[in-house]
Amino acid sequence: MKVSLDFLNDLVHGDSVKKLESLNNYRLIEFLSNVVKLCEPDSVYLITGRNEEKEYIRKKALERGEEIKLKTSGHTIHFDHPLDQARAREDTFILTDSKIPYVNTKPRNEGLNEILGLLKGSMRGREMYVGFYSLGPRNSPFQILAVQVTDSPYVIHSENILYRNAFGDFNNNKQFLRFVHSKGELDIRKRRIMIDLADNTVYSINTTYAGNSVGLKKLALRLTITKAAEEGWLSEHMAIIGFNGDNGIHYFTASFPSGSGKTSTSMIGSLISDDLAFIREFDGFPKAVNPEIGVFGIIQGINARDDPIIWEVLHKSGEVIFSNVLMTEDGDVYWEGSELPKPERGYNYEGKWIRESGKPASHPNARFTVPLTSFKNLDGNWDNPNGVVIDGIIFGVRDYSTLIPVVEAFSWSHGVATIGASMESARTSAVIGKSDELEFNPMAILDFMPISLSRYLRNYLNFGKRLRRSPKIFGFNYFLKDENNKFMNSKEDKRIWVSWAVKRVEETTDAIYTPIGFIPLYEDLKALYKRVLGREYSKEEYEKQFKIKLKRYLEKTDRIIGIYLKFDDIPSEIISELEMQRKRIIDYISKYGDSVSPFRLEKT
Ligand SMILES: Nc1nc2c(ncn2[C@@H]2O[C@H](COP(=O)(O)OP(=O)(O)OP(=O)(O)O)[C@@H](O)[C@H]2O)c(=O)[nH]1
Ligand SMILES: O=C([O-])CC(=O)C(=O)O
Ligand SMILES: [Mn+2]
Repeated sequence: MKVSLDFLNDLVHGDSVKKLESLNNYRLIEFLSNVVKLCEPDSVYLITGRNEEKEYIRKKALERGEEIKLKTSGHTIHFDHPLDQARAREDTFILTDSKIPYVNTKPRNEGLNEILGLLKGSMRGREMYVGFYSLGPRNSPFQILAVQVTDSPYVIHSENILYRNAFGDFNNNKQFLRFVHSKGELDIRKRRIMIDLADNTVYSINTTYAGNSVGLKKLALRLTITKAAEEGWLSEHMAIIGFNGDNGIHYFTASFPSGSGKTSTSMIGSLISDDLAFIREFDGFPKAVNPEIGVFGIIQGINARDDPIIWEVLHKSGEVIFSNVLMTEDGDVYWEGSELPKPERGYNYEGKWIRESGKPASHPNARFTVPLTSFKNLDGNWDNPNGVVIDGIIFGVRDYSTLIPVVEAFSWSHGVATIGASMESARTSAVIGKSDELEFNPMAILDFMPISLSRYLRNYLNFGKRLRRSPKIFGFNYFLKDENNKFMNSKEDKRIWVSWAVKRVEETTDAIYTPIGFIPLYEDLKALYKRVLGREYSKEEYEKQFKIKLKRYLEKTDRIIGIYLKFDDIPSEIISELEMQRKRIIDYISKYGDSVSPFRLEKT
């Protein structure tokens, strides 16, 4: 099929149209032709992978005022609209004609009409940027191609940092995911993000916050979850991290809800990914790659003592886009929780800021965008086209009251059902709305779920069955508080839970059997605290942290069973694992009461 490129000749400068033509991809030309017709840009700029193109985008971001240069070389700052500081759950819709519990949907035709209406002519008087990327390493069985169209140089600049440029890979009519974004008029009431699964296309308008606008991040996740469920692999909201054990390095994936531990956990190991993972089975082994090559991380609370690696990245020269922090008069930045003296005045996403106002200097969801290669803990396999073998999977939550710091599942299906699919976590500033409410968030991925949880979980269970040895599943909780509302653990303690999980993977230590899974022995943690953190760990600390609140666990299990019974086709294994857990907890309650000290329970 031959599609004419004439529509581009008047809009594009240089030889890019020729390059596009040489790809021989009529799908691509058709898509671009449709978008140009719809959005009516004044000119089109294609990013085919040359350095001068990346430079051009950086320059445009400054010229258009979407970024401001800071004093450190390579650093810029971007501000999002005051009402556009996080993911807009309520304005985001999966276009489908069937209603799916817990998923925000809209009938397809209605949604398309609305979004195409909003996008019509949205780029008049503006330049349209087109980026061609690869999710996952190039020359890899994991690779998924994606095209981003946007009129925001900040958005395409972010994507140039976060994703692998792959223009040349789009040859011969290859398929690709499509993302169409326009800033529109930044009329927040008309902010819409519409996910059209049928056409592998996501549209987004009247927003610039990266979680709503950078297509390849959380918008692509909706498309890849669908694709993964169809094809029998896993597309997850997970970090990928290497941890050293006595027998070498072990790779784990780690799923925590937004703002609850992925990036911070990736900094205590060898970094491959801090947010997303594609996991596929090869010869019975689960292997993972990072779809991204950069980090869009939370900045609040980053300080030199707790986060030395990120601190270094944010202070050396090199490409960094800060968003929604405070810009100071001398072209520097300041954020809350940095442990540096607060400036007198500055400029932030709301305009002029003065310390006297008592208002926070930066937004709690302020972020930094940087390439992975800036991190000194980057793992040697970060771009390995074959991925790394996964030995463990962590599902962590922000639970202030109930869940113990670490537990190991009895099996794949036990872990999938009672840990991953049972996650409940306090909401954070990464989502617009009220923070700190406990919400159901299976696999930390509910916000991105495009399909029924039944289908998603069936795929998970089946995936495990194809493995020779399934990864061990662990449940983490960094956020347990005591009766005085104080955290029971320091940020450093995550090193201990990780070290214990590595020992379990290496099968060099015993554990205690409980109705909710295996938990650490006091002696093992005591030794790890000594070795890893050089401090004593008292029996009292252990008993407080690992006391199992049986009654609360029972209530939680009942809540989760109640949720899954609402789905008509939920895999029976999910319900039976939860029912068995419920029975075990009830037995223990009749024996021990509402809670039980780990010292009363037995070694396996
Ligand atoms: N109390 C406590 N807070 C922690 C701990 N680890 C991380 N945090 C806090 O958790 C928040 C951010 O966690 P991140 O690791 O950046 O979250 P993330 O999962 O990468 O989030 P997204 O980028 O939104 O997907 C910050 O406010 C940290 O200070 C911990 O062990 N204890
Ligand atoms: O998507 C975003 O806005 C940032 C992020 O990683 C998350 O919220 O999970
Ligand atoms: Mn995330």
